[in-house]
Amino acid sequence: MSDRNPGMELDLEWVSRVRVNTQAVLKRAQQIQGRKLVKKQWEAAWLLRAVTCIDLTTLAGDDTPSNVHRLCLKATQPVRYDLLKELDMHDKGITTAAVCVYPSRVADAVKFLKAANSSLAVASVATGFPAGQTPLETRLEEVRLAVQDGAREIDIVINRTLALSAQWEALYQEIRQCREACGDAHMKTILAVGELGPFTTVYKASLVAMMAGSDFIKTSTGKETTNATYPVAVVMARAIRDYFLRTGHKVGFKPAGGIRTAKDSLVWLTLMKEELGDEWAEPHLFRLGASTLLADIERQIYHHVTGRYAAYQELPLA
Ligand SMILES: O=C[C@H](O)COP(=O)(O)O
Repeated sequence: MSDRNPGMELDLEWVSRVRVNTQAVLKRAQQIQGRKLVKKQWEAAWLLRAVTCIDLTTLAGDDTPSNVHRLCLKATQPVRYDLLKELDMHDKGITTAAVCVYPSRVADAVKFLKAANSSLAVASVATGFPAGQTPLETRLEEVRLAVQDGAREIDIVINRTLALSAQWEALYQEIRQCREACGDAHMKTILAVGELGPFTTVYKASLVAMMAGSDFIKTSTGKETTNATYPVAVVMARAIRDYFLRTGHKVGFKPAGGIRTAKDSLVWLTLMKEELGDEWAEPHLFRLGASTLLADIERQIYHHVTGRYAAYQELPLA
């Protein structure tokens, strides 16, 4: 990841000045979706780029050490070796960006990756994910324990109650404390945009999260009714750009929830390149939070290489 965003003092004047033109945002998002994505000959390369940006995720009540083991194996070898060899990419060390699990599964993931001799990062959701409706002290302790178990990235959820009632100072202080609890672990702050209402609130929450020192801002938990959408991404990307112009600090972006197809991943990369530039289409500043996306990307790569679609048993770990 890049140099960390140290944050800044809360600037309430900046927050209160925020206005978002909804029609302009919707139009921009539509424009990006309507773009011709990448030329056929570059498609496989872009799909592999998308793979390297994935936080390969399992966040289910029935997660066990064995499915976390399987997730780790897939993350370290996300695309079948023979397919990578055909693309002359077999020796490029392609892995996903991280694996993402619940706090209780961090130790399992760390153990499996270590056994596989992999330096892949383990990310953990924390702070009462997904609702965040537990006391602050409990949320902070959860962060500390996940870090203690070896998580190098922590995906916190914000306290939506504070954002919805415009208690920006209190929200800032909570996120600041989370950042302290993270220590050296990088912090991605989940806004849960599907529960925040208007774009203006999303923009303000993005700003406050960045001022409080988030390394990434992330759209959703994947558990809300509405998760990562392109319009909301335009709003968050503009906030990232404005924060960068004002402070010189680059904050990453992570859309998550409902991202399932290879084509989706290409639209997301296009959006990042167009809104923030090439650097924001690299794993140190861009992640795709997804549990099933990789399966479709691998199928499309298989198609690119062989000219036909794989049967499910041909990509067994997908
Ligand atoms: O952060 C990641 C999301 O929880 C994954 O959501 P998904 O299962 O819809 O891909």
